[in-house]
Amino acid sequence: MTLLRVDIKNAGYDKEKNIIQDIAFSLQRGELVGLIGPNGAGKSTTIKSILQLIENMEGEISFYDNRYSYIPERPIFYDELTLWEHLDFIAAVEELEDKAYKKKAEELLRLYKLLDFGHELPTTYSKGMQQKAMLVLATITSPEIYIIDEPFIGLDPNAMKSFLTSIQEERKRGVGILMSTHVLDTAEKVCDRFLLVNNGKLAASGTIKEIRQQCNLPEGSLFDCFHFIAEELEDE
Ligand SMILES: Nc1ncnc2c1ncn2[C@@H]1O[C@H](COP(=O)(O)OP(=O)(O)OP(=O)(O)O)[C@@H](O)[C@H]1O
Repeated sequence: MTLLRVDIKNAGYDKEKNIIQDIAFSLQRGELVGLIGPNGAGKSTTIKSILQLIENMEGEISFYDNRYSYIPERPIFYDELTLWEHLDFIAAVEELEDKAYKKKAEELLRLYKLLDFGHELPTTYSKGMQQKAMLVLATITSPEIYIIDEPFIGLDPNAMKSFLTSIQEERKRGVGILMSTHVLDTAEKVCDRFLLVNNGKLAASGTIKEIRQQCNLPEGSLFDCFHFIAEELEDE
């Protein structure tokens, strides 16, 4: 079952200048799709277009379930709320059942080793702790779709493992995840499909096998394919 369908004709920050063109794909139930590409390729712009945060966008975005969580590249918190107060706030807005939500919140805080810091202000956390706190806040509502902009940078190996465990659990629930990342070896291991963006366009897409075929690199890793695509376009 399709959870999200994206058909972006073009989008940009300025009416006169398109940053991305012709990016079309869908996200199925239980699927983890990796959005890959060099710095400035247009990954965040694609995500912002999906979230309708870009004014100059031509195309169509269809969410088949409106319960989605967006995890931005840079964590954002309310200055004066502790992590538990953030959680309480979300629970109130989403009308989550009190006992079940508190149990789930405790499990997540334990998973991400934040239980001892729950009554502190996330704005005073380290970068990795802030990222983990964002993951807790995104997961607490049990969304059907996650849109995650670069989750790995800043996470220590334990936190990385916790994150991967958590998303595997969520996938069993049928959740669909679109995740942009530069950590290609991990992406290659965990993602079902990939979207390789370069120069604002979809340069290749599909399973690693399909991407290898498109790049004519039958034994290539995702890293090799990424370089092939980035260099090929540079030579044009
Ligand atoms: N708010 C903005 N206003 C104007 N141009 C922007 C804005 N944000 C991004 N851009 C431009 O859009 C292009 C694509 O940027 P984008 O942030 O989508 O890349 P990215 O693939 O996410 O890169 P990175 O891997 O570095 O995060 C870049 O040329 C960038 O300068």
